[in-house]
Amino acid sequence: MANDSSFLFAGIRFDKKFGTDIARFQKKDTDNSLAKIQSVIEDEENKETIEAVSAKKRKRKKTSSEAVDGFSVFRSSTSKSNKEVKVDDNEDESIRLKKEQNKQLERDAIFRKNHNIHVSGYNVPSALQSFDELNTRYKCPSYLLRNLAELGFREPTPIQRQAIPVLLQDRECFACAPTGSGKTLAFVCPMLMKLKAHAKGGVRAVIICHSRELSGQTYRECKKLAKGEKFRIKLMTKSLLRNADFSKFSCDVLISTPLRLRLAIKKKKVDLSRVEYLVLDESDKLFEPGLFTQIDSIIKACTNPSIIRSLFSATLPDFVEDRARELMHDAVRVIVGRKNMASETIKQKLVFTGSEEGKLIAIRQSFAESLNPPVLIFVQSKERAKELYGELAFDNIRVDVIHSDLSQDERENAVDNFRAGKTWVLIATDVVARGMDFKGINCVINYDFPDSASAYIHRIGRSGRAGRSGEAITFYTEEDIPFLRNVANLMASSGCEVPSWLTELQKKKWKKHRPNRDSISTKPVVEKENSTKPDL
Ligand SMILES: Nc1ncnc2c1ncn2[C@@H]1O[C@H](COP(=O)(O)OP(=O)(O)OP(=O)(O)O)[C@@H](O)[C@H]1O
Repeated sequence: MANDSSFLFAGIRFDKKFGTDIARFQKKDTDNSLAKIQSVIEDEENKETIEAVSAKKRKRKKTSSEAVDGFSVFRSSTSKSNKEVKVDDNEDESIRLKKEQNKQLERDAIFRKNHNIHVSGYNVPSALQSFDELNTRYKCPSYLLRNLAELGFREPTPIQRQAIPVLLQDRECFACAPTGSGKTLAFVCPMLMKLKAHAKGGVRAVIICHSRELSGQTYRECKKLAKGEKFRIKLMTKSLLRNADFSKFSCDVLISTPLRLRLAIKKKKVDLSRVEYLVLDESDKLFEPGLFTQIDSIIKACTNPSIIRSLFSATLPDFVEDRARELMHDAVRVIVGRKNMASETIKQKLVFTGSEEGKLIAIRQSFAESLNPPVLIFVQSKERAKELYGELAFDNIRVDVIHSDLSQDERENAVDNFRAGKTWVLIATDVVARGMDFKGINCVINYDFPDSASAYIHRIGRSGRAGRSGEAITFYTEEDIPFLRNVANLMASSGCEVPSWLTELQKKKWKKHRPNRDSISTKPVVEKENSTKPDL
């Protein structure tokens, strides 16, 4: 197999200008120029606080200089009573404190700017300079620091730098950061720190993930981070749901899909009234109409008035922000980079294949010329996943398929074999488009054009994770052309070069674009019904 994964051939190829690989997690130099400080401060909502402090400071400065000019008040302490000295000392101290506070705000703003972190909310805690600060600022237990080191996490990622202190200071939080930028640790680490140690008494923390695969992955990540401390971390499996006695159920962290937890609330009367932390991962997916009723009943069941809720995703549409504002109290909004942006470490290409048949020819040709696994291929429905699998399974490449028609075991095996490198090419529906952390995917192929901007961002975000580089190729046919401009815009905003004709195309509202495509199969085609909502 060739090492080069830039294997897609005919069509248009738009490479991103890389320079050095985007070191998303790396610290940049600090520029202390006054102009930069000013512009940074203006970026922040802390501006109001800063202005208020500065105004007071100016007022005080004026007063003090007048006093000094007129009476040398601060210099001639001997001529004053003790009380006067005390008042002066207090005022001095308060000015010094304000000055220090102001300087800290400036330092915070510069640091955030250097890490592309944008915050809104009052008194937002300073971002973490390093994982050591977890200990110096928040007395992080040694097991957790040890686990971070063992996992090879040397520096916090931008979302971790900001979201961790926010949650540790008991503030609710809604956060948007690029795919693969370490959001899981950003909510698991403060949760474990706040829970401190195992304690009896119901469910203490809940993490909701939209799919079983993601729940399983998050469960394993939690276990890794909690290693060495006797937390009870549970995954809501089918068997737990069926067999557990929820009247006596107690665990520190419960990880579940919305449906299973809702069933546990309704049928098994699981008690969530003592939940102290609730995380909604992939929150925009959870707030979509299909899942919202379930999420709503979970939120309502978590009745603890001092609960800390947080929402995380790589895409944060306005309707989710609105929901978050309705739901949360005194929340901090954290955005890394820009909202709804594809990861900058992914080289993105568009390839015109003419027809459905053209896609199959193109993919076969490219695999014959060079295949650099692991490669993940997305199609728009489980029927098409089966069809493509039926075609590629006999092409002498190690290919597998994952979709919702498979049993839980089959789905797990498909994921495990792909992770272990036994499968080179995994054909998938959007069931694994979000959240799944397949390390080192070299290339994502959108065999079928994604149906929305968020689908595009999450699908291609399976590569280019944790600062690594990756590649994404999107096939398009005539039917997809009305939505090309949307992809072009996403590509441009994440740093890829896009020819001007693409950005001049008309923009069309891009949602639920799943046209009735010709069968992938080279075998005789049976006419299919027009369907806009295929099963995944
Ligand atoms: N501080 C860190 N340093 C290095 N690697 C890290 C760090 N934090 C997390 N990672 C690794 O980065 C990868 C991506 O993390 P994670 O799955 O949490 O991303 P994410 O932001 O949730 O992505 P998505 O939006 O796709 O769900 C994982 O393999 C994780 O182990």
